[in-house]
Amino acid sequence: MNRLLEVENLGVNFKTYGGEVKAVRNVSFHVDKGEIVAIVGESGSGKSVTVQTVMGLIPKPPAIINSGKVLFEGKDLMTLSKKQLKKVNGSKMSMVFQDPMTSLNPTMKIGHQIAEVLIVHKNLSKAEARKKAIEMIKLVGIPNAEERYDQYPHEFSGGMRQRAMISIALACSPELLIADEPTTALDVTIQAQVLELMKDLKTKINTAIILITHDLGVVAETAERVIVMYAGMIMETSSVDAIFNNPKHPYTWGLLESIPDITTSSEKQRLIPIEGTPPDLFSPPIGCPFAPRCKYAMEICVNQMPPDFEIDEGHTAKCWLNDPRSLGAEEILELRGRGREREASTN
Ligand SMILES: Nc1ncnc2c1ncn2[C@@H]1O[C@H](COP(=O)(O)OP(=O)(O)OP(=O)(O)O)[C@@H](O)[C@H]1O
Repeated sequence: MNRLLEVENLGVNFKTYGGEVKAVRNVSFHVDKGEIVAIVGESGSGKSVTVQTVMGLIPKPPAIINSGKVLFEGKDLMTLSKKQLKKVNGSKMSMVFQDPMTSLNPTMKIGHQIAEVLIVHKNLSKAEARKKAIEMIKLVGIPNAEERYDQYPHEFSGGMRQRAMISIALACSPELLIADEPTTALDVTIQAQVLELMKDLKTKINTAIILITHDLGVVAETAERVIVMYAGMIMETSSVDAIFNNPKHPYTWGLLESIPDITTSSEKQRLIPIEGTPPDLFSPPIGCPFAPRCKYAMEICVNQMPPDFEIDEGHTAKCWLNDPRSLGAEEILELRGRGREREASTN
């Protein structure tokens, strides 16, 4: 059996003074052993809340998990005690955050922070943990590993700190690494190196990775499958290839149009942001949450939540355009294509 993680019908709300924020609604997805799955979506779409719930890191309260199961190697993590969950976190699952400065301990040597994980989770002696920690520092491509072992986080550059975080997260060879915007704070060249490193580690130690990003460019470079989230729901999911070559949701089209095209000259390069703002999650619309921003919205989109239409094996899109009774995403896609060609010829 290849299945590592299975999230079923997850629903998470936040209790606030203004009411309950419906942050994650009916979210179901899976991750197989050794695969890289990206979760993409604009800010506030529920990416972080979803993975923090998977890791058992969501603070309750204010969060309320009102539905769902999180099965890891077939075991429901929601039924584990805090102690049991702590054992899984760090040894079988671990997380890399956007800003390593907030998760690294500034007063502790980098090497000790890696060794500590190994002592706690793998019962290694101090000497064994030091040896393994140095190996990990080398594995993530930090030069002069022995010297670096004894340095503090502030002596590392941003990219090196992110590598150090990855080495802590990977110290116990977890089955699953969750990386929440791991490259956002880094400059473009370092970003590319860190992504390359993650891909490389995946092949070397067969760790599955959930990569959270709002950048489809990063997805194209790194992931095998994609989950597109909006307003706490999954709008489309498919292989990376299908998301770029056969996307079936107008929200995905919008995300694709907002990727800078580095192949065109800077004059022509245009970012087309998705117009409008996401819905109020205190009382989300009864229909498709993207309908108010969607150029192709029909009456049914406003009145009725679309089901997940199966486009192909492993490819679903929550959009009424894929209903056989509608004009159809295919035709609309073609019209969009023609519109773009016309635009290009008049430029
Ligand atoms: N502690 C909290 N209290 C109230 N609402 C919260 C809390 N944490 C998250 N939310 C809300 O849950 C929704 C989903 O947030 P989440 O952080 O998962 O989005 P995201 O897609 O990860 O965005 P970003 O890319 O900005 O991190 C948002 O509307 C957010 O305001």
